[in-house]
Amino acid sequence: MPDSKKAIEVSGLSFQYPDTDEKVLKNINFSVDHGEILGIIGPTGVGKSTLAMCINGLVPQVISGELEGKVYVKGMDVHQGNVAKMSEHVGFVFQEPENQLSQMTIEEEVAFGMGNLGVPRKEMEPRIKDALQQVGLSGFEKRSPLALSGGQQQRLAIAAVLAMRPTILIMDEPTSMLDPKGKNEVYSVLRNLKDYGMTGIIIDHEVERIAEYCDRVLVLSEGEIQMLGTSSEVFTEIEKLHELTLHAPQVTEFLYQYNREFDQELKLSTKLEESIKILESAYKGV
Ligand SMILES: Nc1ncnc2c1ncn2[C@@H]1O[C@H](COP(=O)(O)OP(=O)(O)OP(=O)(O)O)[C@@H](O)[C@H]1O
Repeated sequence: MPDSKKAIEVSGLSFQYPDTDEKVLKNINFSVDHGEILGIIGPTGVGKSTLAMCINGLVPQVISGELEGKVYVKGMDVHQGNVAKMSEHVGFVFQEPENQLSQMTIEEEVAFGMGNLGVPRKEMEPRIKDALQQVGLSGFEKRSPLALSGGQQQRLAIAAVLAMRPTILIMDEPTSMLDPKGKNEVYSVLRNLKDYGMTGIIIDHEVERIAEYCDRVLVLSEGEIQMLGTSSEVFTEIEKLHELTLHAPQVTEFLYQYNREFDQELKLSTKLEESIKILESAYKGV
């Protein structure tokens, strides 16, 4: 039985694409609490996007394959419902902003997904206003989406999803095509959404930002969960991350290298004075 207190519950999930030799996901088990932001990291091609698509039902309903196990969103069995129905609950933002935009004006863009859900015209207006406000694009209604910067386009893609009023937002590498300013813009929207109580899953290679913005981090490799814990639990397991060809945020990596070098020297030194000198030089470096 699903736990209705959880926003997302994944249980015994395995998946294999047709015409492939191996399962891309192997017995995945985890849950996400309401209002929690989970970061998913892992090397390239290990199944992160496939896992995200299992959570909104795109896999296996649109992208077919052999699926075992269960995914529940707010207690509903995702694979029993249809994808259109799930999009009322789970919003999905993809990597490339311009591929998600198709309308002439920004307000039409935000209205588009709502139109597909059958939201009445009258109800659309306040929703457009709210959604653009949440992503900091109020006043841009009549402009063309193509006139926006990459970061603004991705914020618009998020607004279009928010207008459908999902309670869960999944973002698959939403910042990989953006410059540092655009990345900051998208992550600050994520922080706002968290304040509104939105549940989120964000897949990204940006470990600095994952560490800062996510409550917990799931590390996926070879289709299996390798680590799952708070940012500080996961990112202090530096040797394990390195084994998986991943790394921790720069500052953690730096301190790890320092500790390793100076621990060794401290062990060799027997005198207090010598130890103090070693520590002093370490701190100067930092
Ligand atoms: N439609 C498909 N048919 C067959 N194999 C697929 C299909 N889509 C993805 N794959 C394969 O499944 C594996 C996992 O892909 P997936 O996109 O889920 O990984 P990922 O971790 O998100 O990768 P990335 O970090 O590059 O986005 C890859 O080997 C990929 O080539």
